[in-house]
Amino acid sequence: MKITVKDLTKEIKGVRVLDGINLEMEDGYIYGLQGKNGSGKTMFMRAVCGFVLPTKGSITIDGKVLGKDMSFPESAGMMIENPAFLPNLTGFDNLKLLASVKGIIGKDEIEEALHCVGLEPLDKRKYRKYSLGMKQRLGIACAIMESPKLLVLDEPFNALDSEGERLLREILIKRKEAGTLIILSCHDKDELEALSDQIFLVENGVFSS
Ligand SMILES: Nc1ncnc2c1ncn2[C@@H]1O[C@H](COP(=O)(O)OP(=O)(O)OP(=O)(O)O)[C@@H](O)[C@H]1O
Repeated sequence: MKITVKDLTKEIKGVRVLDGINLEMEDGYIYGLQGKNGSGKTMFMRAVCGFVLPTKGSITIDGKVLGKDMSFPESAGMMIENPAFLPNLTGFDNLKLLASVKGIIGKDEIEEALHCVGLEPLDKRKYRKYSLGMKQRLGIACAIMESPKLLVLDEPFNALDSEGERLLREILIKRKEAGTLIILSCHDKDELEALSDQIFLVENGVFSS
């Protein structure tokens, strides 16, 4: 997988939130986004996932232009802001419901994803009873369960305890080694630098290496 971003610019109500971004990303690498609150990290991730269209410029994934040749990346898992799960379903049932949209995985892959983040597939508790960290773990499981070629994770370390952090590091390294292209943000600079192959510094919507 190759992602080429050319002159990516996004304006919202006359304000430039992404400003002329040019970069390339390839499979098997972790790209870290580092920048202050409001610098444009989440907006960039939303653009790569096809949730917002560029005002100017383009995002090309494997030769196809996002928003023209396809609406969304073909194989992507993401966790951007709060994932919307149904409060009255268990974690497993939430993932089962979401997996039924594409129909490319079954029970085994869902259980495997839950194990990876340290959640028990047979846990009968409803999502509304989940702690913040458990919710975060479920969001990560949801992003990885279909083994996407592109993984976009916005602050995935938030709310995790040290065991959760350890499991997440393990997941990221394993997926990267399996050839996944990973885009990550994390407010812990040391964590981000340790995990990333390349860091993009984000300031007022401008990216620099
Ligand atoms: N729906 C929206 N309407 C108007 N402005 C928005 C909208 N969403 C984001 N913005 C603006 O875009 C800019 C970039 O926001 P973004 O969420 O990408 O920042 P961020 O780097 O992810 O910050 P954080 O570290 O707080 O998550 C901010 O100035 C924000 O106010």
